[in-house]
Amino acid sequence: MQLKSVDKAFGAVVIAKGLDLTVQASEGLGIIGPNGAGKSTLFNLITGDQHINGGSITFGGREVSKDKPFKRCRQGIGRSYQIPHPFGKMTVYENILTAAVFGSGKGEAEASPHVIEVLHLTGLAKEANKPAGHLTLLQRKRLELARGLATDPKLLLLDEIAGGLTEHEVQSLIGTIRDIRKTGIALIWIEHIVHALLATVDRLIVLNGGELLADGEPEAVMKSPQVQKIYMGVEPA
Ligand SMILES: Nc1ncnc2c1ncn2[C@@H]1O[C@H](COP(=O)(O)OP(=O)(O)OP(=O)(O)O)[C@@H](O)[C@H]1O
Repeated sequence: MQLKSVDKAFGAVVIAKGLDLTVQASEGLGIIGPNGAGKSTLFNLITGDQHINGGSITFGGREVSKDKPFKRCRQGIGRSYQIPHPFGKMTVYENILTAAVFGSGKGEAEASPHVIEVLHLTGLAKEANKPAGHLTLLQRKRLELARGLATDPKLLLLDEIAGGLTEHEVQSLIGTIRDIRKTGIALIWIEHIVHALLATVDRLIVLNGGELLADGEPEAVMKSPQVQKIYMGVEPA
């Protein structure tokens, strides 16, 4: 996936200014940045939920900038949302099946083996027949992961999926996300819980004011004085 010279602004609020970003197949990329930096909007631009003002987005070597969200999804861009909205009265299985059918265009019978795989990969097998509205927060986060995976993505975008969890639950989710990475899916994960990213991704970027403030090996990025100052409010000694 490649963003080339991407521009996006809402009036005076600059989300991206000539932004270049490439994510390789199977790569794990973390994104941090202050509240309102435009991280979720960046996901919306990649998925087509919102449009870029300039530049281009390519995926699998093909420009997708003008493609509708369902088309990008079927090409292999899957996502989770910051605020999960599962179908509360439908079971976990039915929620995942719905995403699988939408994402692949397959019929229910054909999609169901993949749904079973996803249930196991996301640790939801025992909850398969529970209504989604009865899940714990961690299980809802797992369902959000599962709905993204059900669309059979080559690239999965996770938007603050660990937010609101206890430390013990975050560790459990990290284990699952590491397992997902082992399947070869590329990952972009926006997260304020930095240690979860450090345990999971190969590369970290810091987005601020529409530009990349830092881009590199996660530990090194977190130690850079510029990042400590702008992101964590720490003045250099
Ligand atoms: N549709 C929209 N119209 C106008 N302004 C918007 C729209 N969507 C987002 N914004 C503004 O763009 C800025 C970036 O929002 P965004 O949600 O992408 O930030 P974020 O980095 O994901 O923040 P957080 O870390 O708090 O989730 C914010 O100032 C927000 O109010």
